[in-house]
Amino acid sequence: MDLRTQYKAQAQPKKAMEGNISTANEKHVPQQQQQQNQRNASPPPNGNSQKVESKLDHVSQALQNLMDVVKATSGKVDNIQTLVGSLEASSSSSSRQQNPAAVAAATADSAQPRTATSAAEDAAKKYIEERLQEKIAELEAEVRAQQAAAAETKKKQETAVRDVQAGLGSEVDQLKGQVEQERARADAMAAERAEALKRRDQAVARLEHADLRWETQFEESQAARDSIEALLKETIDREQERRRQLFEQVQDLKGSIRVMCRIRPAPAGVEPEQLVDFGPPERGQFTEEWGRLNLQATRKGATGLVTETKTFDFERVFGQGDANGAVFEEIADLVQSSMEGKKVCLFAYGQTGSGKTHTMLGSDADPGIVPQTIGMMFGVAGDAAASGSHLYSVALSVVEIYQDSVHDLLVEPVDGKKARVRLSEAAWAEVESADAALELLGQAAQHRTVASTNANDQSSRSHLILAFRITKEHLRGQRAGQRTTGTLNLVDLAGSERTAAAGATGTQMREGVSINSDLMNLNLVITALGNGTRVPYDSALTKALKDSLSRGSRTLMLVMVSPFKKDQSQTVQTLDKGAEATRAKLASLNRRGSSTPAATPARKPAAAVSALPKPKPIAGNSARTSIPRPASSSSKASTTTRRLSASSGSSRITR
Ligand SMILES: Nc1ncnc2c1ncn2[C@@H]1O[C@H](COP(=O)(O)OP(=O)(O)OP(=O)(O)O)[C@@H](O)[C@H]1O
Repeated sequence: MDLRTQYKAQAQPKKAMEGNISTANEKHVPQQQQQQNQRNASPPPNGNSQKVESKLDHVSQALQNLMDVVKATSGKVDNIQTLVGSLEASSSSSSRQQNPAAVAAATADSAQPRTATSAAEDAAKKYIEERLQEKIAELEAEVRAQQAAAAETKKKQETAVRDVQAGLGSEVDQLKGQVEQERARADAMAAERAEALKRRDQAVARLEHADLRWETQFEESQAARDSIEALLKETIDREQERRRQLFEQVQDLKGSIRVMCRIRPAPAGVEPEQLVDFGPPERGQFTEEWGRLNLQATRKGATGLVTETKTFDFERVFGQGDANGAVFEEIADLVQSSMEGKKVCLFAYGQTGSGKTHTMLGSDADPGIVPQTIGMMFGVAGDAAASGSHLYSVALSVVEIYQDSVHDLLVEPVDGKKARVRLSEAAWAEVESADAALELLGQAAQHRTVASTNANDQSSRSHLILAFRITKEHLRGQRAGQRTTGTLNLVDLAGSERTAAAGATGTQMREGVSINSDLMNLNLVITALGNGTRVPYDSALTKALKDSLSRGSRTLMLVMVSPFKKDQSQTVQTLDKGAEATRAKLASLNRRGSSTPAATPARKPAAAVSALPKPKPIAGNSARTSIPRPASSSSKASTTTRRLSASSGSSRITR
């Protein structure tokens, strides 16, 4: 039972008593009761302190009620006393006015003698006094009863109050205890909250500090990264320079003249007896990398036909199964050298129909050296531009040497006549992409002089010289702003031929004589370069190649070999020219102090050198991969009349 209920239970008899005792409070008490009920009806207050307050209200209300009862009781007593007073007053007046017996007695008495009157009066008086005494006794008894009842009620109420107070006291103590506990808990919580806030503030301060530190560290690490990057770039540049030097040393060791051989594959369906037996590939005599070519040569001797085995050693022999890609892999170093500022000349030499044009220009299925060179150049240039190390620019010139005349194939023929120029006047076209270069070369190659001969349907009757001028500008490091310019001449020579065997007459005969003479002069130049003697640049061809065919330049002679037995004597002559060039190479190496080519590094170069940019296949980034051949005229020069646009693709032609 809670305090409120307990109190109510104790208050019930009191209310009943109050009802009995006081009529004056009848209205007042229910009104208070109503208020009390309203308070009781209101929702219980929250929390222990409210509960205590409510109980204290109850107590004070009970006390108030008690006081009201006491007041009412004393009011009643006053009323009674007032009533007694009034009764006494009325009794004295009525004794005089209202008692007829007394009046009669008095009247009679007035007529009677004085003794009789006074006796009657005394009797009346006594009667009244007795009645009065009775009434007073009655009233006093009533007052005493009421006082006793009030005292009893008061006693009961005091007892009830004491009980309630005693009950409330323990409850209040309990509640006080709870309040204390709550307060302590609230204090603890407040302390905790304050501590938490303090910690939060500290954490925020630490975070702000950390943020600041992080920002500083970030900036520092950015700066460190930048300097590391710069250092790295510098190291890369230095390393690249070191590799370039190593690479150049390796190229120098390989010699300024290099000679390789390629055997053209026999077409399908040709009888084996029509073909030369070159035997299985063999190692050459100089290093294990060298290749040896054996040829069973038959010649007329004094006593009849003599068969002998002729052996030729080359830096590399490409067999009939090797595609143009294998050839290009071997010569990519030279292309790289030209991009590093060297002067390089690479020519395909061989009899007509031996595969020179196929090797240089190739086909869509088997792109030749020229399109692969272009692909590599622009690949390397693109990488260098992307890394910000170098900027390359490439210019292109295309001329043909036909019977000692120079024709500029970048210039459109007028009325079927090609532009005959002095070599120094040949146009140069700036090209900005592999596609633009291939497009330009494709157009120029259409103007080349070709003809159908007994040996070749599309025999080149002129020497085609594709000249690349590559300028490399250093963009950073100590050499920033410095430029180097290299040249690369890719030459598709006209085929050497025995004019009689080629069935030549007239123009073809003259062409053949001129071609053979040019090739002979070329051989002399190479021999002289190897031997260190005066170099006879006596033909238009060697004059045109002079820049890249001189001491300090690098020359690669690709000796092309026909697989046919019918070409055997020409093949032997070609191979002899190749052997001559090899001897010149050896002579030049000996003059430079290298004992033998054995001192040259193996074909698989050192790691530093092999890390140089590799040739990139052009098929992926180029719309075209080969350079179309010109349509051959029946005999004389092609009479193509297509005019070259001055700005074909992204190329610009200048003189
Ligand atoms: N490696 C090869 N693979 C496949 N076919 C080849 C190869 N070499 C040459 N040929 C083919 O042999 C023929 C003659 O080749 P090409 O025209 O290249 O000879 P050439 O030496 O340039 O002759 P010329 O000196 O008369 O111009 C062509 O039909 C060519 O496609």
